[in-house]
Amino acid sequence: MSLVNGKRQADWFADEAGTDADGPYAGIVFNRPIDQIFSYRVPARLEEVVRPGQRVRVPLGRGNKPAVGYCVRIDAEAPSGIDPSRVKEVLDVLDDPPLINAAMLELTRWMAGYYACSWGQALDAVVPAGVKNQAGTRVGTFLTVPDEIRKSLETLELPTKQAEALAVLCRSDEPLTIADLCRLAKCASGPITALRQRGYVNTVRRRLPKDAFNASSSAALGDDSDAKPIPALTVEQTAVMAAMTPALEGDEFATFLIHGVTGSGKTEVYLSAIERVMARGREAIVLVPEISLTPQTIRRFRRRFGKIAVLHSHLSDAERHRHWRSIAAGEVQVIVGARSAVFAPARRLGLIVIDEEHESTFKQETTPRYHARDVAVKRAQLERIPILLGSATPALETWRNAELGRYVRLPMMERVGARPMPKVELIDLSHERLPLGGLSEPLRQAMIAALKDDGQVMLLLNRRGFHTFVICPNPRCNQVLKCHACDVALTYHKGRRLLICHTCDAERPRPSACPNCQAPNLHYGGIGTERLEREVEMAFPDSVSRRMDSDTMRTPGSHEQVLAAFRSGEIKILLGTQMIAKGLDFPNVTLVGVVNADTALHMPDFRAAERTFQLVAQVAGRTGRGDRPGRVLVQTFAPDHYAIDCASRHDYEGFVACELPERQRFGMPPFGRLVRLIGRGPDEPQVRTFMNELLETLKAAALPGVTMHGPAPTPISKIRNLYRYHLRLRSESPRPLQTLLQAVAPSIAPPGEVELAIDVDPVNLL
Ligand SMILES: Nc1ncnc2c1ncn2[C@@H]1O[C@H](COP(=O)(O)OP(=O)(O)OP(=O)(O)O)[C@@H](O)[C@H]1O
Ligand SMILES: [Zn+2]
Repeated sequence: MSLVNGKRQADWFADEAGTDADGPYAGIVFNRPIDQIFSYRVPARLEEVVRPGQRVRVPLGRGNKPAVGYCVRIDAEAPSGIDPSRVKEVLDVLDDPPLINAAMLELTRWMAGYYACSWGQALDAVVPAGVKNQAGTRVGTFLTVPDEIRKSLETLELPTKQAEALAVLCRSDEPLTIADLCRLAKCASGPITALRQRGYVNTVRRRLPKDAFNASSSAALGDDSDAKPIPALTVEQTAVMAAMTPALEGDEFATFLIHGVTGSGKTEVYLSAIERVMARGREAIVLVPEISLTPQTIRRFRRRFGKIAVLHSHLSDAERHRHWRSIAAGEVQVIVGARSAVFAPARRLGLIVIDEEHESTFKQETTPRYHARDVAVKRAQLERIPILLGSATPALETWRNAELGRYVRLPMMERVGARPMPKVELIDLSHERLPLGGLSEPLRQAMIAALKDDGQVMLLLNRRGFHTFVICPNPRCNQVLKCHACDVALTYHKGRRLLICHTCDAERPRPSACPNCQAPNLHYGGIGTERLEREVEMAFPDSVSRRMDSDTMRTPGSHEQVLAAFRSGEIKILLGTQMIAKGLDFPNVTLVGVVNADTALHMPDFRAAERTFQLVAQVAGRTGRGDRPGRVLVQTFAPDHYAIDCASRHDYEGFVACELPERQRFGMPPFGRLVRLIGRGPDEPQVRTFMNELLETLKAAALPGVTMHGPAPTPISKIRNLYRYHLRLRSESPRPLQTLLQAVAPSIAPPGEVELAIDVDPVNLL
């Protein structure tokens, strides 16, 4: 993560006298937390080459250390305030053609302003590492003939070998390497060296794909031949398409919220909308949460469109680079990917689709801390194209934007084929005896019935591990075992016989006694997916069950394998974390069990109720998608909580009616905007002092309408041995917060090893 740190701007950018020749100037920004554009002179040899959107190498700082920056503009004259005699020169251009087009330059500039980072930091997030380091390519040296030599070729007097070699080079349509030219002109390298020394031949270094680079592309993109007929759209789908048609067929920015219940056929609408823009020769970007980049989703897109680019997090650098190139070259029209696919370098973008727009994984948790949905809406606006946000449970921010008329809400209230929504029953755990292995008697009975009826079962438990905490039995101690490096309770993983911190992944053997008071017989409590799995295996030994969580899905392809076995009916019971809750479409699932609906409910986060509602509603939506009705059992200690009660009745608007007044009362989003400033460092008093000083700085610059809370330790007060404090800023609209941050940012200088992160529109509040 790049952060604002103590280094002064002057240390990075101290200038030294340069030459005083005039010429174009390149505005350069750096991937550093400094919000400034620096001017460099473009030397004559690069005048034709340097363009905005390229990475360039320039001397930086007192030592003139070469550094990579992004060219964001070209000025014919020295910008005002610049002393031309002190300006340094651009050394080198790294990308030709430019990596970033004009629209992306503008988008990243907006991101820098909105998310309080530097333009260079925003640009750096747009370009994948594989593109930056040109993975999968190699550099070669090629020979060229300067134009004036080419023109006067007839009049040059040269030794025969040199003359022949020069003539061959001039006739060639392609750039030639020295080896190529030796072969074609049947000469040794001597004459070529002589030509270079005379200045009749120049060399350029160019980058070309390695052989594998081209060959693999069509295979990896592949297409699926088991085509299914395209279904005729339902009445609701048709109505939604009709409402979007003017935007899809004109060049018009519009944001549509497709608010469709689970199984209402939203994906089918995306496919139709994409077809429309493809028919006009335009491209579409589809963002899905990483978790939904399932083979099933990909297959569906591939089946319809053949060649698509799939940008998921397991791509190698070379693959990512190859995709980037083929997208930039206009070779693929449909790009499906997780968060960062919002930056795909499509040339004639016609549409952006965001599936499950409410998902928190669209928020990036490192600088720049952008929200892909909001960036996508901005991109659509800049490129004047429509954007579709789809969800059964829209984020309240999105709902509010629709209410205010910024987004067009297009409801889809019916499931395809008039299938009923599944019936949801709540099991009150405060009445039922809390079952040790996680399955209450009613849930067990329902599973028996579903399996007997040849249906399949999904069980959701959003906690991994075997026991979720270990506690000292001594009443005078009673300590929960925590990670050494984090303020987090350790989870017991029985299969690996280890206590694991789910925050920093530290592992340690289970102690035989309390590390604090040496009391023996530590108590293990709480149920995770590993324990649930054992319970299910014992209760249903004749039905194949499988666990899907990040522990069991470590190897590439394991996800795909399990889902294929579930689809084929070989696996009868699929249990897991939220990994199984979303986007899956298995018609034979007749029972969904939510083992503990309350896992997110009591988090110190104003979105706790919203998350709970979304998770229960989404997982309930995985059943009843075929010919048989679905049934959902939800185990909870809080059956009367509106989040759980509304989810059980599939009542989104009922939930909104309960939740919005709460948010309004406290000025929380969607009624106010938040910025979270997180300070962290190894020395707690130092972090605290810095945050207190930061508060004073903010107060001194205070703007009307901005309220400040804290500083206070964050709910997780230590992570990886860094103590964390946060300050929260709130206002009605984003503008005063941006103005305030811009005003104070230059003077923020955290001491020593303290770092400050600025999180605009935070999603994670822990
Ligand atoms: N017009 C249609 N005719 C027939 N079947 C359809 C039609 N539209 C969608 N379906 C099928 O209905 C099922 C549900 O549709 P889809 O997956 O598009 O819904 P969704 O709203 O995206 O679902 P969710 O949000 O729950 O993931 C799929 O199996 C899909 O193939
Ligand atoms: Zn830890």
